[in-house]
Amino acid sequence: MAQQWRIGTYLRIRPSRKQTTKSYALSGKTPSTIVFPILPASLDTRSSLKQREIQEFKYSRVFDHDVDQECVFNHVCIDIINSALEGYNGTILAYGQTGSGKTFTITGGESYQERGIIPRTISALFEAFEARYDVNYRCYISYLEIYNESIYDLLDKAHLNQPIDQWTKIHLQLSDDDEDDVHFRNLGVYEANSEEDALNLLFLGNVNRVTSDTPMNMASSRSHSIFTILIESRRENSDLVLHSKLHIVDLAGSERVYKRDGSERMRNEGRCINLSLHHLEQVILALQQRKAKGSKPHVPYRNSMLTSVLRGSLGGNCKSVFIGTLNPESEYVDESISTCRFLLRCSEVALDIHVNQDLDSDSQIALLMKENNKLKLEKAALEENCAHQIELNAQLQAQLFADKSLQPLTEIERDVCEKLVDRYLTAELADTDTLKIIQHLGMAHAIECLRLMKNSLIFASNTAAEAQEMLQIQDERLRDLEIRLLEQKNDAEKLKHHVVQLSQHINELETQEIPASEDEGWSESDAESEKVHSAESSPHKPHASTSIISLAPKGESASDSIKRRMELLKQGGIFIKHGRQGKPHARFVWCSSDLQYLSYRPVGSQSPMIQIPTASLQALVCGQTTKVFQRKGDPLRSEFSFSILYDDSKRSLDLEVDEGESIERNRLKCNEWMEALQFLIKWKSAQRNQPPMKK
Ligand SMILES: Nc1ncnc2c1ncn2[C@@H]1O[C@H](COP(=O)(O)OP(=O)(O)OP(=O)(O)O)[C@@H](O)[C@H]1O
Repeated sequence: MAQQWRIGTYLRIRPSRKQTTKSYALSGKTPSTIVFPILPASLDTRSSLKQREIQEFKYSRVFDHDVDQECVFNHVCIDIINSALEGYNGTILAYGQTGSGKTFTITGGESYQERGIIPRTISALFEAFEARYDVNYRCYISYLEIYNESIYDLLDKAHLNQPIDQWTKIHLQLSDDDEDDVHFRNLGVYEANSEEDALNLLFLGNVNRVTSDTPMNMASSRSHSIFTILIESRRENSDLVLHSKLHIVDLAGSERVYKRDGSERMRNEGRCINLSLHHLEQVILALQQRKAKGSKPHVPYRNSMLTSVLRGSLGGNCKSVFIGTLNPESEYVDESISTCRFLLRCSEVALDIHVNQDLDSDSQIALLMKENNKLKLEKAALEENCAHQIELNAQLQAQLFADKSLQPLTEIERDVCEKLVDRYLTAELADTDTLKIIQHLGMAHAIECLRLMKNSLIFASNTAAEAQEMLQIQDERLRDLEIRLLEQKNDAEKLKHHVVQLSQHINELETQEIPASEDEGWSESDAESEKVHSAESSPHKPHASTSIISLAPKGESASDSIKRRMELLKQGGIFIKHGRQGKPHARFVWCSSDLQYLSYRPVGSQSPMIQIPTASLQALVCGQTTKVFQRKGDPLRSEFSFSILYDDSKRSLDLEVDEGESIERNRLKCNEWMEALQFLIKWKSAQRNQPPMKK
């Protein structure tokens, strides 16, 4: 339960260094009031600063110059120490002009009797730890100083032989709303198991502390120091652990040194000290107003490092006592009055205090586990509830969509769906974007989109089936073409073989001896005699067998002449073919490339109509003399007609040249063909009469 605590204020006057008139008077048996009378003008060494009226201040107790350390300690500290042992935070702070005895009061003088508050507190605590055998105590110590607005660890042994500018700075962490929540991130905290341990730590810190010679003090503290004792206690068979912090603070003294001294470093130190003390006054003023008005005005703790560090002691959960120290000499009366005024303001600050107690760690763990189990159960219940809510939500949404889907879509809405599906299928829209849009549009649109997708799928699968079918047909065609190509290749091979054979025959013929009689074969002399004979006889008279004009170019060899004639036969030509029945028809007549067949076919057709083996050809007859010609023949065309007799002359192929009006062209063609055919017939007849060749 919280109690109120007014900051305790004490005044201590140090012994005078010189035989001067003292500036004050005390009243009461155990004095608690100090009075500053009006000083005579002769003592007014610093004129304007001197008070022009009587000043009187009342405190818990005023210790005159002859009061020893033990008395001060007993009056000021015992209650705070006992409270710390019971779990209350406490602060003992010395404030005053430089050289007024702060360090003497807090740390002590040179002799054992002059021991200050810190060593006496340590002794008292360890005595109490010993005496209270039913309570387990643990004690931890830290010691810091604030120098030029930076915090340093006085217990860091690494600092012993180093200048302060190479020391590691301590980082301070403050919470905005809790005045007691002050943490030092890298400050060393050491456990002291005995009075000796604790005194050694104090000694180490004092060695490290920054002091300088000043005109007022040969070993003036240039920093604010805070010696902190953390006490942890637990009564036997109890789950409760008490924690308390006891701060013992030695402030640097307010002064005018920096105005007098030429050293830059000291001026800077003085400026920082005075500024931080000024902010301390501002904080006390704000706290005083807070009490007076009952309101909660802003307290400017953060304006200086000193007030930031001490804010728990000034406005938090702490039993704080302040000792103001005075120089007794009249020349310092202004500083003394100033100290008294500050102390008076402090006495009006009230703090809410309470015991700091916690469960021990085992009990805390047990408690936390219990809490944890409870939270787990709550979580499971919440999850169940959440699942139920999700289900409900899903049902509601389904209902909502169902309602939406009942409304038929308009033409424009269907158009929107069509475009959306198009864009989705052409990958213009990402999956997630499409889903978002559909979600936004509602269930009716979603159904329409699904329908459109289904249609697209059916169309795509039909198209694929058709394409498959077409592929199969193409495959079959390809296979047919391959078969035909193979056949044609075989035909080509056969033809090639025949050509080779024919060429061999021709070569053989060319190398054969010329037959003696006309009936036995064909010769160049035959050709020559034919030319002469033809020239002598009438060109118009129908003539059996050889009565034609040779059209061989002059100087042409016999073999060239034969080749040319055979080529003519192979190339073929169009004739009017007369038959035993029907009208004469135009027919294409030609010899096969191996000269084995004489064929004809209708003009424009590819396949032969009739094939006559050339081995069966008997004779060639000029003009229209056969029975076939007599049936539908034209005597005027007789000159351009001829008949090929075959099958032992029982049959004939009756052809009429039809090269238009030109007599010359008709005659030329007729003669060329007759000459070629005559040679073919003679050659075939020679082959027939030849004995078979030995292989
Ligand atoms: N009550 C006292 N009895 C005997 N000597 C004292 C007393 N108070 C102070 N002194 C002596 O006065 C000198 C200055 O005192 P001290 O260093 O404690 O002053 P201070 O207020 O801490 O000064 P600063 O602010 O400069 O550190 C020291 O030599 C100290 O021993």
